[in-house]
Amino acid sequence: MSPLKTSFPKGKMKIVILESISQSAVESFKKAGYTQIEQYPGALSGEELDEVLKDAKVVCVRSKTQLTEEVIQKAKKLVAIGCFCIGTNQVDLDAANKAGVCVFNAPFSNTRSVAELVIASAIMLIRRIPDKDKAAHAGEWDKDSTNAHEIRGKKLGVVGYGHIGSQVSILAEAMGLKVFYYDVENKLPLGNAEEVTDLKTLIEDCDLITLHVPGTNGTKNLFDKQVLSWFNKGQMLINMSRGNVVDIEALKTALEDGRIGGAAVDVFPEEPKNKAEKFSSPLQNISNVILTPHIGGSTEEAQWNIGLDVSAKLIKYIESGSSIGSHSIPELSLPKMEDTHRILHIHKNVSGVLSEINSKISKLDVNILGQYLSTNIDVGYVVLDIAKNDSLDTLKELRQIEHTIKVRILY
Ligand SMILES: NC(=O)C1=CN([C@@H]2O[C@H](COP(=O)(O)OP(=O)(O)OC[C@H]3O[C@@H](n4cnc5c(N)ncnc54)[C@H](O)[C@@H]3O)[C@@H](O)[C@H]2O)C=CC1
Ligand SMILES: O=C(O)C(=O)COP(=O)(O)O
Repeated sequence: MSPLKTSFPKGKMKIVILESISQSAVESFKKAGYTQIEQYPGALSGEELDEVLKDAKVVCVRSKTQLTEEVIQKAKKLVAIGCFCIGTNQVDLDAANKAGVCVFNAPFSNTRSVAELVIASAIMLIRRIPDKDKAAHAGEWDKDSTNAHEIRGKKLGVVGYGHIGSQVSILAEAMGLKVFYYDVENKLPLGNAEEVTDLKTLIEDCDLITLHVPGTNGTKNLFDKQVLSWFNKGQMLINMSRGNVVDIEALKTALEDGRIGGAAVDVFPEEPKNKAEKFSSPLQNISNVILTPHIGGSTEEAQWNIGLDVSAKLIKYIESGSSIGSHSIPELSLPKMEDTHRILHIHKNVSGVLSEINSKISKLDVNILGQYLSTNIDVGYVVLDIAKNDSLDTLKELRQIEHTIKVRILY
């Protein structure tokens, strides 16, 4: 029998970094010994993306690169995907799971940045700063206080009271706003915030509504024509969640009718892939509208921390198999055992695979010192620690097992 193969050399592991991810990630990979790093400033798509991912083990993206089922299936060598942001809606998580590709994100490194921009936008809108700013740039001196208000004492409605929504809630209370929130889950109200179980009531009763739901099938067009019709007294809308959460044409109409008194929009159904592409939106040139180029989480602090967080998760997964924080394959955390070889086996979650793995190992007379299994509906993830110095062509043997998706020997 041939000697046990050990891990894939780090220097040969291609890591693709798209969308100008922070150098903190690049530095972390390099420090850990990964030298084959390919960096691209914007998002890629189509054949260009397929080509770059053909031999990549890891791909790092932000919110723009669409990692569809087709893209994932073509990237045969892919072991892990890092979403260097909060949202994971740009990745087909089901396809990644079925392909045995682990997907990580940074669940809270840019939370504060978004929350601060929401508060800033709320003040700008309620003081009608976009119009005053435009006028001043055009040489007009408009000191009129009509329709300009303090945010103190106003009612803020938060839709989606998760990490960002609740952070906004805390900052808003500090500014004297009264906070109400609507969420599909039962959430702990922070400070003096109050839950409102009916979205219509929240919209009708509040002065400002801010959206912090994830981009899912359930939130697509959540703010459609009907929901936007509940704005009828010039309430303001802030959307820093995902572009397709709001029907943008219906929002344009409501803004032009004056039913919505202003909007701050950071995310759009169609966003440019990079700096060179032109941005256009039906919301351009409407009064009291702030448009920002998806920069809610774009601060140096947030990007640096995201780079550290996600690269650390990816390195840990590659080197130890720990999938804690995974949005695709099952989560497992493993203590390292001395004098062992570690094997990862990802397979379809059908009965008999684990016993088949164990039977192969036992036939080869190898002592199993540790075994961990975690499953989700489609996929099983097994980590095996076997005694060092045993000699076998384990990888080949385990790959032959029916329903195997991926096998890796770490060390
Ligand atoms: N503009 C930007 O640059 C950024 C945008 N985001 C977006 O913000 C989203 C939210 O981020 P987090 O607060 O960290 O997520 P989170 O997962 O902590 O919170 C989302 C909340 O929305 C709730 N929710 C889900 N569906 C809902 C529905 N139909 N109605 C009401 N509530 C619903 C969930 O129960 C949860 O409490 C991200 O998924 C991302 O899309 C995040 C960071 C930066
Ligand atoms: O964190 C998120 O979900 C965001 O939307 C931020 O996306 P970005 O990294 O700026 O492309």
